[in-house]
Amino acid sequence: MRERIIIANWKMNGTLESARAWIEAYRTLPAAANCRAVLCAPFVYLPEIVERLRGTPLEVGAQDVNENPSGAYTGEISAGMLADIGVSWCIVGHSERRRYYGDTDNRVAMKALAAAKAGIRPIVCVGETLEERERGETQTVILRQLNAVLAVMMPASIGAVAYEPVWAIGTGHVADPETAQAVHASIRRRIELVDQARAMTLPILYGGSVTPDNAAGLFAMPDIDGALVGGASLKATSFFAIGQA
Ligand SMILES: O=C[C@H](O)COP(=O)(O)O
Repeated sequence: MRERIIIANWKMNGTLESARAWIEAYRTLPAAANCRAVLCAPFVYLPEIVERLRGTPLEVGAQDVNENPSGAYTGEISAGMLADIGVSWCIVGHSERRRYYGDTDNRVAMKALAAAKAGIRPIVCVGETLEERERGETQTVILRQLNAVLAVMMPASIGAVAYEPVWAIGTGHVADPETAQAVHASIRRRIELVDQARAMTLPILYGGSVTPDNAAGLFAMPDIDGALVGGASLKATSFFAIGQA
């Protein structure tokens, strides 16, 4: 049976105080059964969060990473630095990074590779815009984004793939389960061409307006193995409820 994972992505939200309160609230909840949980917080809060979550089942991730090992890249954070403080997951290629910060398919691939080399599991995000979907380009876009990563690393080194249709992110317009399932199945088929065994175990997560109310319908699909959750992860209780689903 494939691993189930839910990942909280706080994006650029919260304060030190709200981060501490979230962790305290989450720790009072029972451990989620059969579901791995990861918290991707802003860089500056990561060291404290790692310390506070030590010994708990909640794992810690970053929201981005630089593709270079070190050097004159002012303001950037390397995968080695993340590994140093005990971060074990890292989102790469989130559509907000692609859109606002110019992350190309190739740079996303190099970021995923840098993370994997440092022992961090990359969560590779792929997803089409509304215009691309309307032009019937969903498959082309997803495969182009995925192929860039597969050109530099083996699927065994990818921690998870997250399908996040850009039109569903933060809009309240969640993809219907069948629509998401079709894309997830095509992602798995692409992985199969490279590594059949890994295709069976690779978690493929859905992201985009996931809430406690719509999560169960998505998770009932055979190729949807969990969720990358933005807005609904800002409350510990609603993130937990998604895990229960
Ligand atoms: O990383 C999370 C996704 O961008 C989804 O965000 P959302 O749940 O607020 O739509």
